[in-house]
Amino acid sequence: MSTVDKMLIKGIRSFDPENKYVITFFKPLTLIVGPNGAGKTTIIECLKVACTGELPPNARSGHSFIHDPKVAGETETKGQIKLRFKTAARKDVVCIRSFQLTQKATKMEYKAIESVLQTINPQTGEVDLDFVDSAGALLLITWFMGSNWCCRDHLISGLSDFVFLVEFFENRMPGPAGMKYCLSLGVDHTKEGNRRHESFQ
Ligand SMILES: Nc1ncnc2c1ncn2[C@@H]1O[C@H](COP(=O)(O)OP(=O)(O)OP(=O)(O)O)[C@@H](O)[C@H]1O
Repeated sequence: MSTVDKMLIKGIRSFDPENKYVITFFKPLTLIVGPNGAGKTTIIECLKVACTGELPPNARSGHSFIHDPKVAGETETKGQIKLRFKTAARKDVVCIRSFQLTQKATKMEYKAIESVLQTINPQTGEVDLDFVDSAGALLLITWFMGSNWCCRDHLISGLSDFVFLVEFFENRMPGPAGMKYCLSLGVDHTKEGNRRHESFQ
């Protein structure tokens, strides 16, 4: 099976274009938790965009997917998603998708400016695209204030995933060890607020 290793996001939705936010996925499962507005849905959207090239349905043709230049105090924002994954044949591949949103005189202009796949070892030139199910055991969890767990968005659909998730928590959760499955998000994606500045490669 293919696996997702890391994803870099910058300049997408609330993720600051000046900073690189790198998410490292855990095995066998990554849970993404955080308060409303922290960016959980954006992470899932970025996974989907990186994998398929399709923008989310609410992206207003890309205009609302890229970080709003007005929020950044600029006339142009560049957004980028880089996804590093291992193919079923255990080849490391990086998918890079870059975008641009520019404030013109009367309207915003959205452009997808780059969409490439790179192998980590360019000598082989081999790219395995057996990638569709690479989300594997990634589930998005929204932890609502009342501390109810709610499986609201996730890439691998179906009730069985949710049942699995409940079992997972019942049997294995808490204790500090449980945290290795858990990626916790804050709401502040600025340089100061971003505690996950890791190198991507
Ligand atoms: N184009 C944009 N530019 C800047 N910020 C944006 C843009 N689009 C959305 N946002 C901000 O991104 C945040 C939403 O992020 P997201 O939906 O990923 O969070 P979430 O953790 O899934 O929240 P919830 O639990 O409420 O679903 C909101 O604060 C919203 O204002």
